[in-house]
Amino acid sequence: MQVFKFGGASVKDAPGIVNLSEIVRNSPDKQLLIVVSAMGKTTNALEKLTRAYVEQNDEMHSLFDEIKQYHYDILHQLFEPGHPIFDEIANTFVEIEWTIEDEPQDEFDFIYDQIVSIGEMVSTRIVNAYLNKTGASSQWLDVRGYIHTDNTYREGKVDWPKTTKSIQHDVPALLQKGVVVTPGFLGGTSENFTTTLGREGSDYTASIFAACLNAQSVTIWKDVPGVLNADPKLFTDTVKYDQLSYAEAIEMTYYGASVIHPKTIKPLQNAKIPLLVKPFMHPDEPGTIITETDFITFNTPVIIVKQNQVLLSISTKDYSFISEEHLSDIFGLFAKTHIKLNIMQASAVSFTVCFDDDTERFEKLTTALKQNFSIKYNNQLSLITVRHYKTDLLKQLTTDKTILLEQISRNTVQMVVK
Ligand SMILES: Nc1ncnc2c1ncn2[C@@H]1O[C@H](COP(=O)(O)OP(=O)(O)O)[C@@H](O)[C@H]1O
Ligand SMILES: N[C@@H](CC(=O)OP(=O)(O)O)C(=O)O
Repeated sequence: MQVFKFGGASVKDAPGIVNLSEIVRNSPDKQLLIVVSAMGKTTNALEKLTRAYVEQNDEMHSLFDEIKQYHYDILHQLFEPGHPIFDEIANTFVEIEWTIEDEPQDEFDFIYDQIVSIGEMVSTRIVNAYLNKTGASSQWLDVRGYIHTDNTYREGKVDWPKTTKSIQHDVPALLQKGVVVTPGFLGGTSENFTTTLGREGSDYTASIFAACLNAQSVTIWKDVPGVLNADPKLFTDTVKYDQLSYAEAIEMTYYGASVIHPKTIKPLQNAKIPLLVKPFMHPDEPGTIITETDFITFNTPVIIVKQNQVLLSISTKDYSFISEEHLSDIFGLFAKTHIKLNIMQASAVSFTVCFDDDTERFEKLTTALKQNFSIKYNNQLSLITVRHYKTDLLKQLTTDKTILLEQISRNTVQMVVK
């Protein structure tokens, strides 16, 4: 069996869903588990709705109407009026209606997961119904009963033994009957609440199913020809890698190459399952294959740009040395607020870190830090990472920019720039 993952870009409109169904129909392997993300930019829209609801901003009703309208427009292009999918989708959206009717009582992260998860719940039901309409025998699987997580909302930690047992118990038999469509990005707690696995986590969902089912391969279908040396939205003249090692892919995604979620590779590497990154508009092209392979020479440096970064410097209030005890307290606060450090640097009297900006998490962190430390920060920065770098390229990348922090190792350069 194989696992296919279709991200938001591949299902952003009705032709995208028709294209997905053709890729599925043309697949020589009929035992397919299909992981699908929310359509287009729905997750961003649902995040906005969550914030508006938590702030009790009147905008929330118009934001919700826009999300519904976008999905109903797609439904009308794919199905005749009266098809049962219309009621199914209406019933799924009702869950948000019920939530936003009442004033918010719970923690932000919990509310976020209950609302944002609806994106994948509707997209997968639509894809499943369309596959059935076009003659594929497709079944919808509620991933929340199979990927078991703890209750770290917005960053659910997978309980692997329980998840493996559930998936192995039911999914092979379902695959005997046809394709299985399931939401990416979501998990469920032991109390049956919905969790999410972290933004862009559907790739990870595909990798979890593949590892548990010992799949032949995982294919993630993208709007790019494969893994490139840089994001084509930011750079021209990008070069595609035909082949990458798991190790290089782990490094690239760790530093922020957003084409693959960083947690995706490890389970596949452990189970020796190849990961293919292929263009959904040209399914016959080979894309990039990621496997266990010997060292590949990199003639083209890998450039990774992470935008919307914060650079935060932490000092003791009396400007005494930053001791190990201080660092232990500081790291504890980062762990508690679920902020991942992209780069860190210590001096005698300060500790400087760079991380992704996230309003709620940043506020929690700085409120806690200010009790014992002084802080200074800059935001709206970029973190540029270059692997297998060449000096002239670094100059080119930083022309007209101010470098606020730089770290250089044998293979990798990282620069925080304004
Ligand atoms: N090294 C890279 N190679 C290819 N694409 C990249 C790379 N780095 C960033 N990207 C971006 O990743 C995008 C595809 O990922 P993403 O937007 O998450 O797709 P989806 O949501 O459909 O899964 C591309 O459109 C491209 O802009
Ligand atoms: N919809 C979620 C999960 C995901 O993985 O999406 P995509 O495959 O479109 O990156 C998000 O946008 O974060």
